[in-house]
Amino acid sequence: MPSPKAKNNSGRSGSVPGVSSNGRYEFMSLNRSPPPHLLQRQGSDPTSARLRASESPTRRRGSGSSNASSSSATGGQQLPEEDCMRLNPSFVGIALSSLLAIDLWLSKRLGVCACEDSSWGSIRPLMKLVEISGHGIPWLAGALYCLYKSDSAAGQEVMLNLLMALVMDLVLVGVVKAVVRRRRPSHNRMDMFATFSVDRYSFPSGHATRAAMCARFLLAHLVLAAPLRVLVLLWAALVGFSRVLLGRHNVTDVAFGFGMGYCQYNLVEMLWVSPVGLQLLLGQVG
Ligand SMILES: CC(C)=CCC/C(C)=C/CC/C(C)=C/CC/C(C)=C/COP(=O)(O)O
Repeated sequence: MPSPKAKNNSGRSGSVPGVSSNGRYEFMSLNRSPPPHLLQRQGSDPTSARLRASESPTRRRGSGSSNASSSSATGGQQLPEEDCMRLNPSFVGIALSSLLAIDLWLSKRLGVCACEDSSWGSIRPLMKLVEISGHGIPWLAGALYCLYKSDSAAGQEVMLNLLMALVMDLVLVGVVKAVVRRRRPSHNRMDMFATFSVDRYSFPSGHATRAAMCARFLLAHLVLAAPLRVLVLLWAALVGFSRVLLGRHNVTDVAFGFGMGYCQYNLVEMLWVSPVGLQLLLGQVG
């Protein structure tokens, strides 16, 4: 049975019951360090370990501090406000780690073409063709070729801007990959052709940024019939999806890549180089 003194304290300072080594209930204040035998018991309990891990540093620090300051903090009107401030970061942390856990789980489940003996390993060669269709080299080579072959000023303008957009995409993706440094999924086989050193990182998917940006570019600057426009969108979606199926990326890498590529096209429009602008630029350089 708890002592009457402990019962009174529990009403005021948030005491919690624990079971002592002799099997009797004991109460300990949330603001005081628990006795060593209870500490040991908490350490072995996964739920309490998780709860302690999600505590804010201020609360953890507070739990070891002297009782006078702790009890004054809990005594007044400040407590609810303080608790809200301490709970919010933990809530964001828990939400983020849950999203990450779902991402890893879903990506692993969807990585059905990660190798030949995976459940959908037979379509891996097809997925690798889709991969090549979104690779930087064919796009850069294609844009250069069209620029060279184009005999109208308008065509040259479009191809020049596409070329600059592709280079900008490579640079931006490289910078984000180098900053974030998220490893590729463990089930990925690193057998991609022509990669930079930053391509050992997976966030964001360079194929997804390129697919989203190029799809917007093509839809805005090429006069295409409706079925072809749908095909462009389907191609972009397939490039992104194939990254997860091949085990190259997690779902969030591709989702962020699509968003980033979409925004990159806005940047391309803002920085659009016209023939007059180009002549001015070349005049300044020359
Ligand atoms: C062929 C021409 C005109 C120029 C070549 C210039 C050159 C060296 C370009 C490099 C292109 C390149 C290696 C792009 C990397 C593409 C890639 C593998 C990205 C990774 O994509 P992810 O989806 O796995 O992140």
